[in-house]
Amino acid sequence: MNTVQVKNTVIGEGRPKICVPIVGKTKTDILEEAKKITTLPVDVVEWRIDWFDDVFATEKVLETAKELQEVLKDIPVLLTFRTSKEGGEKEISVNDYAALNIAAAQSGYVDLIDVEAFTGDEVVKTIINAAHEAGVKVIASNHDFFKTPEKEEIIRRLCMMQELGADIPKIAVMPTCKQDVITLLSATLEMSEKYADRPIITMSMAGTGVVSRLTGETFGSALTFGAASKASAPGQVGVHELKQVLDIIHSSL
Ligand SMILES: O=C1C[C@@](O)(C(=O)O)C[C@@H](O)[C@@H]1O
Repeated sequence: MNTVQVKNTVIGEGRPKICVPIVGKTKTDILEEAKKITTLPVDVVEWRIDWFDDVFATEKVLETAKELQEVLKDIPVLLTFRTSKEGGEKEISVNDYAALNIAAAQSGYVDLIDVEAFTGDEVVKTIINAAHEAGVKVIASNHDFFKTPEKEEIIRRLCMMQELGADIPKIAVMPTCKQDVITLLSATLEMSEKYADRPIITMSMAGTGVVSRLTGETFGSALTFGAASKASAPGQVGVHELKQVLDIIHSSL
């Protein structure tokens, strides 16, 4: 199994890495939040730029990314524009989405970018290639906020992301019943043991799915999202509690 290293964080070995989202709307809020995060046990910070008021002014995004990097220092930054069709805050045209992600990757201020896998194969490949040329890793993602697809379908999507060249395939799904959580965990285990040659990230959202955010080391998910002040998706638990549980599971294995 290949690992993915960003700064000093190695994703895909040992305890699942903790990623905390920043969902501030202004530069001041975002940097305040980042300062708080530096005091927490966090491995990666996700900047959800779809929350940022100035997200359509690329120079403002880059300027804020630069200051974010100055505050976070050794903590790697994942830049994510989550589009409204995948549960995010804003809509964006495919061309603007590609240009913004590529500009961020080439800026040197971020370590990872999130690329929504269903943006279109060609554009996804273009963004991934540009990011790789700039030395930036790519998490391909897919979200279903309403249901949990069949196990085979979850695996098919993760395999597709791997084939598109993503460094880390990711899927977040909503359970409509407890069995759906087992479906997600079972897909995670099968994908990580049989098909993946790189780390994957999976989660079942909301309260019923919380267990999936804790058991990544057992079933094969390499990173988990935890909340500092404001969660970016339903079911994220506080980072301190999250780390305790991840450490208990890690030391038992
Ligand atoms: O893709 C994900 C996962 C997520 O949706 C979650 O369920 O924790 C949270 C998002 O901020 C992130 O981009």
